[in-house]
Amino acid sequence: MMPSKSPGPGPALPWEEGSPPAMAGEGLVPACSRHRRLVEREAPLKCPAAMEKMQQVVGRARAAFRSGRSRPLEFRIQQLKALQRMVQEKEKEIMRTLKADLNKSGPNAFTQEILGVLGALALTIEKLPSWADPHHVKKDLLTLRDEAYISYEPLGVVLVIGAWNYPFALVMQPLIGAIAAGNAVVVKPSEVSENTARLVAELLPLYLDKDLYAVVTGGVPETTELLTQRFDHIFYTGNSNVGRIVMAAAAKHLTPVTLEL
Ligand SMILES: NC(=O)C1=CN([C@@H]2O[C@H](COP(=O)(O)OP(=O)(O)OC[C@H]3O[C@@H](n4cnc5c(N)ncnc54)[C@H](O)[C@@H]3O)[C@@H](O)[C@H]2O)C=CC1
Ligand SMILES: CCCCCCC(=O)O
Repeated sequence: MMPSKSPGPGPALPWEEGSPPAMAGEGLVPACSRHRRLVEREAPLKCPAAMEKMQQVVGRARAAFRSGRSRPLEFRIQQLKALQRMVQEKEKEIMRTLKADLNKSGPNAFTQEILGVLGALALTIEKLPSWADPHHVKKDLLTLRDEAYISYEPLGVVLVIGAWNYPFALVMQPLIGAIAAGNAVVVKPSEVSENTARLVAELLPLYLDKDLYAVVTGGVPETTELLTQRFDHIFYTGNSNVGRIVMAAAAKHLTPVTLEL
């Protein structure tokens, strides 16, 4: 059983951290304005420079993917280990933002958002070499004189759109899979859990290749703009009405989707 209190002096357990101060940074919405925040979600994107910046982020991710550097197995494992270090080193900050956004704390929050992600990272780092190995298949008349195998290839640039209720895990889990498969990734955390979204945007560039793995923060206007771009896969978690919007936008580019509704 997980202890509910530290057994004496020493560093506090992650879920024992007190209520955090608001995080510094531009654009932070005051904690009391949840209603205003939800109303503002529908506001149109007013700043063309912001739209252009988003196009640039996706363009940079695509150029980085085309450079080929996300493909080698060693690089993928190195990036996954960097992500593992990030979660281990920044565990307390992550727990603080979960508390600030959702009043989530204690062993449940720690298990779902931190241990679950660390478990996925450890499993992926251990198994990736065998998962990525070409998979030999039976020959038939057409391939009799060939070497017949299935080789796994990355798709390209993957968009990950997260939901507010597990704001860290729901962007990290698909990100782990996309990196493991050799893709570039654009992560769009939920704006409703704004402190966690900001933390993800601050931390990922400190640990991962900045161009290959980008973070875009924002709400409906920003996500609407992002969805006009062409991606090679979209992984969305959230409600089914928005799931339909995501699928319709993806269909314009024949982009496959994974919808966790
Ligand atoms: N199957 C699963 O593993 C999970 C499913 N869920 C589902 O997700 C629900 C929570 O999702 P929401 O309340 O939707 O989360 P949410 O309000 O955080 O929205 C999800 C994402 O969609 C974006 N979005 C919202 N409106 C949009 C629009 N009009 N166009 C484009 N993007 C838009 C948001 O910016 C956000 O990143 C849960 O109640 C559950 O049904 C949540 C977690 C896990
Ligand atoms: C990371 C844990 C995800 C639990 C998903 C629960 C849900 O469907 O809302």
